[in-house]
Amino acid sequence: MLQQADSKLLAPPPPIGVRRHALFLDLDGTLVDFAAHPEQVIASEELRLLLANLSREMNGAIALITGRTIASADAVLNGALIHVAGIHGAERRVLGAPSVNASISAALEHARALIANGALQVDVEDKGLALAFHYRRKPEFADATRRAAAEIAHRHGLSVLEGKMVVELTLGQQTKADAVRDFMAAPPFADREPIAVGDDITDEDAFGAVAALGGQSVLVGAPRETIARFRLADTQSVFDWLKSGLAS
Ligand SMILES: O=P(O)(O)OC[C@H]1O[C@H](O[C@H]2O[C@H](CO)[C@@H](O)[C@H](O)[C@H]2O)[C@H](O)[C@@H](O)[C@@H]1O
Repeated sequence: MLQQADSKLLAPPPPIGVRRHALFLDLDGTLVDFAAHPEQVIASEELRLLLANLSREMNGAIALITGRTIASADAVLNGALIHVAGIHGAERRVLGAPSVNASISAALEHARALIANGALQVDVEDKGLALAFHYRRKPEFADATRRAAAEIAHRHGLSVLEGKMVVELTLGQQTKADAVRDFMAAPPFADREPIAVGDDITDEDAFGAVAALGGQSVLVGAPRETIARFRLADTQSVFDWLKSGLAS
């Protein structure tokens, strides 16, 4: 069992070794700042170039592991990274995972009925293999959203995942840890030391997986309970750390 560290005391991570490390990066809250709606987020050209250049220097050993779909992540980064796992580990570009699921479709219909009668007031993101109920534009509906999500999940045999101003319904089968392990089993990741970087609770799964493989983790954002060994304050600090890796 991993010890939880006090993230107030966590130091910034050591420099990236382009020939030694493999990087597993989260997207929202780690590489890009939050916006009112997921589709409003677009990475800067500077960030896209940095990721593409760093990936080249690292022989491709950078993967994005995001809660978004791969298509949504590609739109944000304009395809700057080839290796992407989507929907918190449920979607892989290489595995050609199915993009729809009957339980999720039924849950979507259920959610639409609740929205139509005013019982649910959220922006719904349909990811095919998961649903996200975003209440960032109406934070006063946080508790009502949690209750509705629990009801829908129970009815359709789904799992509930809490994120930042979002409650997600998932199949509960794969996590970011599975994505890390799968990437690390093959080139160009295998034989490198993994570093996972993320801000959200679902990133703790990736942190646990890299720890088990002898790697390190970096919490992004305000101090909170975490198993990460290192911390960076915000997306700008992540950008600066990645950029210094490129210069190494
Ligand atoms: O694992 P991540 O890459 O961090 O993805 C987590 C979720 O990110 C997105 O939602 C979050 O960002 C939105 C855009 O800034 C914001 O409006 C929302 O409140 C955040 O929760 C994405 O839409 C979700 O699908 C991801 O699961």
